[in-house]
Amino acid sequence: MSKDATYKVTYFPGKGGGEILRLVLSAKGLKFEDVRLPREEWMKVKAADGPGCPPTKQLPSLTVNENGKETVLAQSGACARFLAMKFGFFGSSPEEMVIVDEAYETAMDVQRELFKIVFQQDQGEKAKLTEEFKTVSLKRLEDYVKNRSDTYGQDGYLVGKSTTLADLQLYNVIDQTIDRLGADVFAPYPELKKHMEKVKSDPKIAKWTKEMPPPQF
Ligand SMILES: N[C@@H](CCC(=O)N[C@@H](CS)C(=O)NCC(=O)O)C(=O)O
Repeated sequence: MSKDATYKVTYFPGKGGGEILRLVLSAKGLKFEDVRLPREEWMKVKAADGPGCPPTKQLPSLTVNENGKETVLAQSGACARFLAMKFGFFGSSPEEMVIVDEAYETAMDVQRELFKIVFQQDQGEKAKLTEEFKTVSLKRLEDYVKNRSDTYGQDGYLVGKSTTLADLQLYNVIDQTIDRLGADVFAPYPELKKHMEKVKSDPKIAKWTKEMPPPQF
């Protein structure tokens, strides 16, 4: 990695799918360009399909400038893994890496379920999905975190003895759940609460949570 690589995260003015990239860069302590496009501006970028437009024509995107070359990457998972590999947040053996990746996907499943609730217009269906989410999805996540941190983690980390993408993505989904459903939903889940506190206690993450622009949705 060249010393002068620079990074730009482009997303909408909320956490959503862009936040994991902001978290990984913040956990490394890197300054990055944090572009938050209002939807109308994004529609213009997409219609123009110019050099800065991601190849999938969806956000988030990660723009990397390294050795004089600019690359625009898409797909939040691919971008998050790329940054995690570069910065040493992806485990130190294939056996650790697969658990980091497993945790990432497990957290993503919960995030998708959360956003099904958020976008559900039918109030009856929304209440039903919320109940299932609180009793089934979060319970599954609680059991998962206990299993993996007991087996693979040390000192409160999910895998190994330092921060990985697994910790950051679990934190991200818990944090976004609190934003949408409130902190009380975690009352029955001590492992998730403990994990959240562990990640938040990292000074670089604490700095980011303090300095980030307030999400607009
Ligand atoms: N699998 C993609 C999904 C990307 C995606 O669905 N992006 C949505 C916002 S979360 C988007 O760009 N919507 C606006 C559009 O399609 O124009 C990822 O994880 O990055």
